[in-house]
Amino acid sequence: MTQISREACRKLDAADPLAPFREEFLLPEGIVYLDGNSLGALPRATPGRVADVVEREWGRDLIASWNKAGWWDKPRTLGAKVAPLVGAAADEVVVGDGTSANIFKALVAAVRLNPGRRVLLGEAGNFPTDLYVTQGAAELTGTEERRVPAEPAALEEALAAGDVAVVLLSHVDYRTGELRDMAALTELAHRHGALIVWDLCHSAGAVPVELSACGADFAVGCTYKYLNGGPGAPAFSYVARRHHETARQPISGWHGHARPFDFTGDYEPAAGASRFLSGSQPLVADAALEASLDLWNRVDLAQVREKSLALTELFIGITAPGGTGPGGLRLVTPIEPERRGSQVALSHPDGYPIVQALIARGVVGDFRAPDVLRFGFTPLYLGYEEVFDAATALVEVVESGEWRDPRFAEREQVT
Ligand SMILES: Cc1ncc(COP(=O)(O)O)c(C=O)c1O
Ligand SMILES: Nc1c(O)cccc1C(=O)C[C@H](N)C(=O)O
Repeated sequence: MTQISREACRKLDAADPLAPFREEFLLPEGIVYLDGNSLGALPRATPGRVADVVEREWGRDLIASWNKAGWWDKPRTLGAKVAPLVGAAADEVVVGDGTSANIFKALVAAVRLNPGRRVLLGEAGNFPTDLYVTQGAAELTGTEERRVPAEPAALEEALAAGDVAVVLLSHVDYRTGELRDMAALTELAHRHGALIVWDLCHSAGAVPVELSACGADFAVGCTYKYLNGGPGAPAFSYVARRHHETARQPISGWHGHARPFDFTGDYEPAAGASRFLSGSQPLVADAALEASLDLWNRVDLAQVREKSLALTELFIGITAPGGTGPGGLRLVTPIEPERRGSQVALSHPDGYPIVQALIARGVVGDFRAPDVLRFGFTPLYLGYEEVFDAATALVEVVESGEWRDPRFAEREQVT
């Protein structure tokens, strides 16, 4: 991994085709924000859009907005805007509810589509909500939860038993930033008769995603990280078209009904991905998400990937060239670009105070127990020169020992 100079970074910024997007975000002065993999930055258009929904659509037009402002169809219109970002057709994605709830729906739907098989296979080390929701889904469906490392050999061994109904995997690992081969792992699951659910929380807006081309069955993702939808923004569900007539999710509410305004007594699922909806959605939060998706729909994802790899490479080249860095920093994220999401994870036994000392210098990353320093790279609002400066600051913090100041050891509830 080669190191480049600050001067070379400045030239890269000047030639960067994504640089104009920076102006479309509101970021405080004087910080380098490397936490967009946890909470994405605020698009400049969002406050105005939210104010319009509150003041005009709600305040003035009141209930007429369900039709006039397209509120009723918002899960589908937003789904159609997410679809091109994840390689899906417009009618295969709906936006609604949260990631955890949607994972639950997808898992139960998959179990029901694969009767006779009694194992929900997950990955050891996945984000805890995926693990907890899988446990809940297994309890409820009378199936069994099993976990293995997300490696092809371990997955294949577990799948070969022939009893796996569904596999749940994260496309990009939240802690290590490892990018998984969606096409190969989907094919592996299918070859063994299992369905697959992909968690796209750390890949939607971070890397190009090709759900349809890979043959995925279901996918779920949040929109508040790389997609800049805002804190707690609604999540999305992808339902492959071949499951549109048969998938049955467990939270059979009226927004997922075939004819909700018939107000009949029995549930009949809607056609298509709409059957994954349940109840009313947060329209104010939807407005914030729509503002960011309108921005994202103007973005070339190939350019995002190219710049993301260049930024992560630049950061690794300064902090842990060859896999190790100053003062015991070690690279956790795969060094091979094709196995890397848009994040760099480094480990250090004193990771927590190091991250705090770095934040005090204006470089915002985060820490994940037990020893991982995480840095997310968001090509729409980060430049090469500031990433160079952030990486240099990390090296200085580690080498100077300034993180040993006792105030950096004080733990916050949310980190
Ligand atoms: C892989 C993954 N899945 C799910 C979630 C979150 O689920 P929810 O949006 O329901 O809080 C996160 C992050 O919070 C995550 O990193
Ligand atoms: N969703 C979060 C929240 O509600 C509170 C605090 C953090 C989050 C996160 O998104 C964490 C994130 N998924 C992670 O990868 O660690």
